[in-house]
Amino acid sequence: MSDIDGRAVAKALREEVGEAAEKLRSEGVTPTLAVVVPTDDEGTAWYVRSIAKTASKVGIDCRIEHLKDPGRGEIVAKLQELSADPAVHGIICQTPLPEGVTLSEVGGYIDPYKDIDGANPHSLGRLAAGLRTWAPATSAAVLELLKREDIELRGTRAVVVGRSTVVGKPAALLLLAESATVTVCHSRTKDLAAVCREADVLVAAVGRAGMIGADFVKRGATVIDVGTNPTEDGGLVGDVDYDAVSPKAGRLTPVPGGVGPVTTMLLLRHTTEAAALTQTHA
Ligand SMILES: Nc1nc(=O)c2c([nH]1)NC[C@@H]1CN(c3ccc(C(=O)N[C@@H](CCC(=O)O)C(=O)O)cc3)C=[N+]21
Repeated sequence: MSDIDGRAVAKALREEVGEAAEKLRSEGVTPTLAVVVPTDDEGTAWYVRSIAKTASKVGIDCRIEHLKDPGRGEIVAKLQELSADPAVHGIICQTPLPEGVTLSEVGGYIDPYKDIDGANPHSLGRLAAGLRTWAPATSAAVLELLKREDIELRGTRAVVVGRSTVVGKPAALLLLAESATVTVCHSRTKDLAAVCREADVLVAAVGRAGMIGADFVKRGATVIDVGTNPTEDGGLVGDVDYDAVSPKAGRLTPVPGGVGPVTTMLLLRHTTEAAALTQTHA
């Protein structure tokens, strides 16, 4: 089996995004991303640092908006403020959100023209309807990796494990748009391993360390591991039991170094696309 190198894909994307940002700057537009951070979650903090660092490398301005113990009202107010700010081109609201607040609900306050992480239900609806939109960056990263690795999707069996609004559902819609035959599994799925073994392309997005073992994988299948589960020693592991699955899978994304780095780059690519839209609409 061979690893799919997410860092190499991210590097190729970085060139493209850097050029797009450079072009915008030459036209007098500074592509700007606003990141709303409503909790102190450790995984989120890591992602936010990664976004800020990578953005500065490619010439995108990044505004981090830390909110201290916000309620729903403060989050909504911040998203409205950023949506109305002409200097901001892209907005991401980090999950997890405080108890009782859902992204689907507050996401509705992100201007659809700035919704570069597909959090507004309007964007998800457009995705389902086959209209131009930004899919959540993580789900877009799954498809970007499959495409760049020339993995056939048309007519193949794809199984997505996880039905979250940020990953599982949009990934399923994107795979369907590529004419894969898509099954979405979740915590109530009966005989999960047997369903997964049908997959030519298996996407694991459950958020449980190592739960996808060798018995979930058809020999030669492509396995995309979306999980980023923190370990006790400060590391990161995926949803796939890498050592068990690696000898059986045809292609496999590692964690770290798989979906994650591509996610960050796509969020930034979406930001340059949003900034370019303000040019054509000017
Ligand atoms: N609205 C929203 N959208 C998100 O997409 C979102 C979010 N909220 N909240 C937090 C999670 C987490 N997340 C990661 C993205 C990249 C890496 C990543 O690049 N990780 C590196 C490794 C990091 C390490 O080595 O510690 C890698 O996989 O190679 C990790 C985690 C996006 N998230």
